[in-house]
Amino acid sequence: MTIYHKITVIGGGAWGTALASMATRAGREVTLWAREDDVVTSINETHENKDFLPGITLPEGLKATSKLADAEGSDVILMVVPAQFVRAVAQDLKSFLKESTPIILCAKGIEQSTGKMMNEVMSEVLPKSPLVVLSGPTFAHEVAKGLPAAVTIASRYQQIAQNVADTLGQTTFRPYLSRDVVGAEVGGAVKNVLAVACGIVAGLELGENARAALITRGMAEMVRFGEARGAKRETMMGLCGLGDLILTCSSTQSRNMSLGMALGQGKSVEQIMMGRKSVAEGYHTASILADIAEQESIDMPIAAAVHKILHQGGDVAKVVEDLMRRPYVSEL
Ligand SMILES: NC(=O)c1ccc[n+]([C@@H]2O[C@H](COP(=O)([O-])OP(=O)(O)OC[C@H]3O[C@@H](n4cnc5c(N)ncnc54)[C@H](O)[C@@H]3O)[C@@H](O)[C@H]2O)c1
Ligand SMILES: O=P(O)(O)OC[C@H](O)CO
Repeated sequence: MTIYHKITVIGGGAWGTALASMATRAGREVTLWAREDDVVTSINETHENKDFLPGITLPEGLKATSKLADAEGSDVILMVVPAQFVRAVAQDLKSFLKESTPIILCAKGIEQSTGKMMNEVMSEVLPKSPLVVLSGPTFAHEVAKGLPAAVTIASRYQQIAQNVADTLGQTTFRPYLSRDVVGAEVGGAVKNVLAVACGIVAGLELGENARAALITRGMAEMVRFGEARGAKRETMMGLCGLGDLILTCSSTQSRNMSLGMALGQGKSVEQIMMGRKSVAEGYHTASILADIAEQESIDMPIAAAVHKILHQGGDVAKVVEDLMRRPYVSEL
């Protein structure tokens, strides 16, 4: 069994902090790189990330740094900055890594400027690095508290995926292996857009029937998009697809669902996004997802509706009504 002992987590938001905490509990030597000096100080001095994961005591062994150079000599890197920043941060990190160092991609989104998934972005910046995707139904607060969760670990390098599972796995964190990198990434990215839609339905108080319909028809959109990109349907039916979709569409713990809820309750996009520190990936992914779907004739009416509300000034009630008015078609 190969264990990666020295781990650097890049990204001191809620998820990076939760993963760093979980890996420290597994007995690994973990350094967490955060962009904000306040976050570094807060973690090192009070064992809490007051900005992004308040109220949770982190293990004393977890050290934070603001220097990317401290990633030098790591056995593995967890990349946990939001999707739109992955390229820039990876460029800055590049000179401190060996080409053989595995990189675990943990962001859930599509690069808005290029339409690329995270593994494609990373392959351009670090073409020789073995890539692994970690994704699944995992609210950061719960993982940080040590509550049980299961994830998909996908890689074209199965031995490395196995090593990652052996490195991070514990009785409260159960990895399942997959070879389907694209399927794992599509699930995590698309579910964020669908969670915004579920939030809108909740905010409008349209009921549980509507939410169940949205989750199911949203799943059909995820599968269509994923298959067009070469993903396997079975992967998207697993933890990183359906599992994460159910979680994110069922709880206001989700930032994406909360964003949708606020829209459904009548707040404007500008009011909601103003001064926001935490990321709602669905906001950024919605527009590029809707564009790709239109360009490639992939039928994704829910994603298009979310895009219309978020980025084209669409009236919430009207957009929902238009969705329901579409011609009746085969379910399959
Ligand atoms: N929070 C969760 O429960 C959770 C769970 C699974 C996956 N994820 C995914 O993890 C990724 C990170 O989310 P999070 O919840 O840790 O973030 P967060 O919302 O808690 O924090 C925002 C992060 O963005 C960073 N940031 C802001 N501007 C930046 C810039 N210009 N360059 C680089 N970084 C910048 C901040 O430093 C901070 O780390 C997202 O893709 C998210 O979908 C989150
Ligand atoms: O809070 P959200 O909506 O970003 O969701 C967090 C995770 O992706 C849930 O798996």
